[in-house]
Amino acid sequence: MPNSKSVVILGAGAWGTTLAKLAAINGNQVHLWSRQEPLEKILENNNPQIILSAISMKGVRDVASIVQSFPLAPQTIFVTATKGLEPHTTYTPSQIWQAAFPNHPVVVLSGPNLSQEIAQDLPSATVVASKNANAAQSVQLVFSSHRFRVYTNPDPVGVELGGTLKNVIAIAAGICDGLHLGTNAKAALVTRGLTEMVRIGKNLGAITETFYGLSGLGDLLATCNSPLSRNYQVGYQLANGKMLEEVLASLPGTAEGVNTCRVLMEIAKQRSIPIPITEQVYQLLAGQVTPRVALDKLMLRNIKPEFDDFPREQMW
Ligand SMILES: NC(=O)C1=CN([C@@H]2O[C@H](COP(=O)(O)OP(=O)(O)OC[C@H]3O[C@@H](n4cnc5c(N)ncnc54)[C@H](O)[C@@H]3O)[C@@H](O)[C@H]2O)C=CC1
Ligand SMILES: O=C(CO)COP(=O)(O)O
Repeated sequence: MPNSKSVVILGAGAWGTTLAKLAAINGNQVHLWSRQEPLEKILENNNPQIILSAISMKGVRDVASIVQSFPLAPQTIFVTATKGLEPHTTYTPSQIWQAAFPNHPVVVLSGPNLSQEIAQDLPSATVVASKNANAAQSVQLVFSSHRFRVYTNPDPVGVELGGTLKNVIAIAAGICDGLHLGTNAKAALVTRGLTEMVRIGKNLGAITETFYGLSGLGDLLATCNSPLSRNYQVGYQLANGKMLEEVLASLPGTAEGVNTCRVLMEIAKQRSIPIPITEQVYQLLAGQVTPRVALDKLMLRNIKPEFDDFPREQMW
């Protein structure tokens, strides 16, 4: 194929394996790395034009520093598909990759992408976001197919935070369904969850509109409504009386929302951002409240206007 690229995918978990298949069906030369193999052979023998990381958050910094020890062509594009935040530094995965490779373009890939559905060849859409438009377009071509529609976006922070923050709301949605609180409650939770995501995102430099797109609202709807979501499963099973350790041990893969929730609480405290839903999820994960008490605490907060910053001319 004339536009065929050499693509190295780091992380042979559920998402890395699925993304490798998507790139391969377009005729790209794809090399999937799992941590059981030496990385050296794959990076040195294949001269990658694109390196995509689908490593879970806890491994991103270590893997980025291993990759740093190999010579790469200056135009090699890094793509990050991880949805998490680093404890203590509060860095996003793309910030870690960009700091490790300051002269390389970094692209964020995120959207409503439950990997099991994509692996079954069901249709899906995603977003590739970067400050470097050419890099985003190259990645768009690598993954676009009749089953996977890829949009570009110039707001990598917003796209990355959408995919990351919705995981916490998905835990709350699982709790809501596990307690059988009904459709009204779920709609209220997801909508107020989106408000919370926008509030944090704006504070961290994201563009508000991005949260109303595929990587924000889109991913929120997918993850809050599907038992395939590991984050949703965490909430659902906690609501059914299981212990967190027990739930995490039985999950197929990583539920990033558990750690993300802790990091978000640090960010919210430092920056005085009100995030009541995240706070209740945090207390529940820490064993400080039961699901029913968390619900009451949310419902009985001080009553207030719906929007923080309604346009002045529209106010009473
Ligand atoms: N599965 C899905 O539907 C989707 C997952 N994601 C995100 O992609 C990331 C990975 O998710 P999954 O593939 O589902 O998880 P997974 O648990 O199936 O795979 C995680 C991968 O990371 C690797 N890894 C973890 N720590 C490592 C370390 N210290 N060094 C080297 N490798 C390490 C594991 O070996 C494994 O290959 C997560 O951040 C997740 O939120 C994003 C979109 C969809
Ligand atoms: O991010 C995802 C779908 O877009 C996957 O969700 P989970 O990590 O909750 O399974």
